[in-house]
Amino acid sequence: MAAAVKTSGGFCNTQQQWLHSTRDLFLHGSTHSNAKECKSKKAKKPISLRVKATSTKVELDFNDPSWKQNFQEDWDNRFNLPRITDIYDLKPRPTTFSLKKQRTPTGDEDSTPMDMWNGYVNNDDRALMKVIKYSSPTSAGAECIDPDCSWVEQWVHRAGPRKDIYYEPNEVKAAIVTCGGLCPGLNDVIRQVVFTLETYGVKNIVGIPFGFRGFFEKGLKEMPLSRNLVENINLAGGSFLGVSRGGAKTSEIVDSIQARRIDMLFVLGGNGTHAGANAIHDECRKRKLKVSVVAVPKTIDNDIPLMDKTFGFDTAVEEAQRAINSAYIEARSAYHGIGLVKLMGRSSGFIAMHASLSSGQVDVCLIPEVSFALDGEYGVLQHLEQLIKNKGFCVVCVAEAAGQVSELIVELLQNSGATDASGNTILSDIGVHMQQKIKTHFKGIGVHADIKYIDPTYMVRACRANASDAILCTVLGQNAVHGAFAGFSGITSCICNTHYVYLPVTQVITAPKRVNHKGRMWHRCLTSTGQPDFR
Ligand SMILES: Nc1ncnc2c1ncn2[C@@H]1O[C@H](COP(=O)(O)OP(=O)(O)O)[C@@H](O)[C@H]1O
Ligand SMILES: O=P(O)(O)OC[C@H]1O[C@](O)(COP(=O)(O)O)[C@@H](O)[C@@H]1O
Ligand SMILES: [Mg+2]
Repeated sequence: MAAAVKTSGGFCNTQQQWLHSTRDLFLHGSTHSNAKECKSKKAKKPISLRVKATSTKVELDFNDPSWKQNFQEDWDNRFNLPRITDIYDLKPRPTTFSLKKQRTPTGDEDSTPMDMWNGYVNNDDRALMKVIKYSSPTSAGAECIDPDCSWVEQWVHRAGPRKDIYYEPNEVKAAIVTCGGLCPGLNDVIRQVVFTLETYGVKNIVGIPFGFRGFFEKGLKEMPLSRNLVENINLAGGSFLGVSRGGAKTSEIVDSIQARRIDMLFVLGGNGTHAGANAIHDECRKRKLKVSVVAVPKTIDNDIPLMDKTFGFDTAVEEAQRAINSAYIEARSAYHGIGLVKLMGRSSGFIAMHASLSSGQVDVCLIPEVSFALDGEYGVLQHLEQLIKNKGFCVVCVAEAAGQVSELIVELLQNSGATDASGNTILSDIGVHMQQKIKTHFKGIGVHADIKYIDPTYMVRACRANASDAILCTVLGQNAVHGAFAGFSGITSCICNTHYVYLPVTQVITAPKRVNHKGRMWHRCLTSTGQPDFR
């Protein structure tokens, strides 16, 4: 199904600006508008936009007094969590996940257990996705739905244990699979999923080896998992189960799920994996299988929309900072030293931006969301020349996709069009390209420059989760199990606006999240680096 948006209100944004904003609303659940850019009052043609992953069709006419109600109804429909009871008439049973096991502070056996600490989560408990009321579209970072930037509530469902469950724990077979590239924290999530399943009373827990491939590739056997086995896996990076790209044949995967009699599938992965999880959920529904498919969003790229962050991102930024620090030390210690660091991010510059911000040692940060020229009067090379002249050294941090992926920017580097096993575009090496360009430039102007290029790519994602990611993984892993027992399927366990929630997978696979080049964070980064516009 699709969402169509019609705008006919009396707003002054240029059509293009508003079009972009309206698309953002449905791709990312938010809009970005800036009335300063308003140049014309003419362009008010209705805009009809179709976006695949939405579940309802809504037309918004801002002149209609009930537009807000229509918006909210559509929002609620889209964020309603799919459940196995949508296709089955099932009776719940009281949960086996007890909240009464804490001892009293005195250890006194006769006193009341402290179960008043935390009750179960009610299915109608919700958290607000957005909490700022912008008074005008010109407010810094304003995200508006209508021209007046009205307050509209955008609720999502709280995650956590429910009082009633839809599975008999001792009959459940649960499987865990980790897909895509590595990411710090995969083992922490596997471990917590196993612990929590056992707490419910599940005895049959297996790991599917090497991603979706493990479902059908001959010779790959499922691995029985238990608390004892996974107790210490969080002490190392990587995935205890192994990962892989490609090989997603939904019908074969579901055949395998059926043959193995799996009731719950926990899928850890990024945007590709979520698309896969959604396809598996749909196929299970089509076949009327009582299977809960619950995803947990992993990726160092932090490119999954709607959530505060994905697990592994914080750790990746921390590791990336170390590479930047080394580049800084090398550059600072060399005569006319230029430190160049390339950081991952398939289609977005979050790691590069955050590592630049957190290190405080970067003079130039380049990300795919912002166009730049290397050559010319306002180009990066000219700026590096000035930095060498004025301060004697400099540090450049470039995201791997910079100059390559955004439809908004001038193409800097051509890629071959080749794709990896999952269908992701294989990027050209912007780091090596820049290293060559810098060398040639300084040679051309007869100025000595000592370039130290660092590519910490796999070191950034192969490490063990840091403290904040370890906590995030713990909560997301536990909530994934609570979601499955509560009978949800086709959901992802994540954090939105600091609250732990479940989102329908359909809502997070629309498009990769990108750095908002007009947003406050990017401007903070520019303030920190002191770099100009390179155009
Ligand atoms: N659109 C899709 N539909 C179904 N499965 C997909 C889709 N995109 C990717 N996958 C599968 O998901 C897995 C992981 O995808 P990939 O893009 O490599 O990593 P990530 O999930 O980290 O983004 C792969 O096995 C891939 O085949
Ligand atoms: O070399 P690989 O394993 O294909 O991975 C490269 C890609 O993996 C990432 O680290 C993470 O991507 P995913 O989250 O899609 O796995 C990207 O930053 C990078 O482009
Ligand atoms: Mg991905």
